[in-house]
Amino acid sequence: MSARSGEADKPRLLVVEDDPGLATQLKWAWDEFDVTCVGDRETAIAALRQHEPDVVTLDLGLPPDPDGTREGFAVLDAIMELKPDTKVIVASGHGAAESALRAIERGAYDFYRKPVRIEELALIVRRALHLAALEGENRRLAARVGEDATLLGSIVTGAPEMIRTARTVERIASADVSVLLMGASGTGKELLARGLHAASARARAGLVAINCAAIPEHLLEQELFGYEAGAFEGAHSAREGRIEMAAGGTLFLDEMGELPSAIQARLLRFIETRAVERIGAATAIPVDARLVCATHRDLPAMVAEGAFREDLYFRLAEVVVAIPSLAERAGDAPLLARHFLARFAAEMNPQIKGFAPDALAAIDAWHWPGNVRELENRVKRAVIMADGRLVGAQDLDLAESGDELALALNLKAGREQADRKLIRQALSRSEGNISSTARMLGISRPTLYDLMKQYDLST
Ligand SMILES: Nc1ncnc2c1ncn2[C@@H]1O[C@H](COP(=O)(O)OP(=O)(O)OP(=O)(O)O)[C@@H](O)[C@H]1O
Repeated sequence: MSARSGEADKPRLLVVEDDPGLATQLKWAWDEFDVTCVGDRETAIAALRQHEPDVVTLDLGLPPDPDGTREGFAVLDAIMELKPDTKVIVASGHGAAESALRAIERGAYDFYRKPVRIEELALIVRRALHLAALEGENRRLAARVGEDATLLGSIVTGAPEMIRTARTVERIASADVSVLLMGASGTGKELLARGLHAASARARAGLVAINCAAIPEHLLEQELFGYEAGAFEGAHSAREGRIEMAAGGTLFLDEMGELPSAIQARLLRFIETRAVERIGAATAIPVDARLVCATHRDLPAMVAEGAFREDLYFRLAEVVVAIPSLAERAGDAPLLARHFLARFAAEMNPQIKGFAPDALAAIDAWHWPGNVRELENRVKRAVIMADGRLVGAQDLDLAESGDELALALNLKAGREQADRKLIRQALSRSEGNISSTARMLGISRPTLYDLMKQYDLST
């Protein structure tokens, strides 16, 4: 193997440092990285274009302004413009905490104080590389899912749990069975129902949706079954119901658990006879519609309690698909957040280029009780509200008060927390496989074992 191809396997690091002595020292000390050193703005930008490093260490004081920060910030801005996913670690001189924070606001990933302690800086660089590797993996998974039109078109996911769910829905789409989608609010039940319909033989006819919880009981009955003229006061002319509208296609009944018992009986009759009786009608009209239902309630438990008809449940639930919550889908929250950010930025605020590191950390840490819908809403609001180029944790309304203080006072604990989290994520992503976890994190297997022992983590 040539020296060059050996380098190609190492993570790429760009060191922007105008002190040639220090640059050489870093290059020698960091054999584990493929290091390129440059000393001014112009060559830094050229090197960025040429090598596309994942991580850059940047001294803010560069010639011709070595005692100021002008040149350094110009390099940072250029990097954020050209390749905003680059992790930039900024070096600030004595008493320059303010410029370090400014750099973070403008998209830098982290900062360190000069004079440089090589081992300490190496730790920050390694962590930045882990994060870049995870993000790259997320992007690759997203691209693969995106290319693969068979994953129901619009489902964005990189998590094995959700990929399995989408594949199940895809497989049952062509069988003309009734499907019950069970999952918490905002997990994507309607999106899956639409994907199922689009992948089925009924795609040419329409999908007719109705939310059983959103309509009062007497109106729900009219909406579903329709009525004849004169059926009740105010029924001047006949009207077809949603069931009839779904003829040849799919009827999607959302919030099925909220269906009142009188309507449960009427719906059962429709399923058994495959014919719908409009309110006030003497005869029934044959209708061929496939039923897809969704609920966030525990329907089997409701059946056991007598709150939902058992015979109807078995008719509706020929196949039951459980949808994992967002918190159960490892790595999906940042992936979906990026997806929504790209969409909303293009639509509403094109100057937004991405998330600040604190936003990504907060997205990862949040438990998402409202699932994908909550994530979508928070990102949308943040894109509208953010006035810089990056969306921060504050914009997402996820910033914890006192966070900055905790970081400033206890950097060591913060780093350990970040390590634990990244390792746990990578482990779950690779389903506990140590070799691929180590590869994903850019560290050796023994290093991973050591870290797992140190942090008391298991597969
Ligand atoms: N995997 C996903 N990829 C992309 N967008 C998604 C995904 N899951 C959900 N969404 C989006 O999130 C929002 C909520 O999804 P959806 O309405 O399908 O959820 P739901 O489970 O039916 O919610 P509810 O129970 O509250 O009606 C929608 O705008 C949907 O497009």
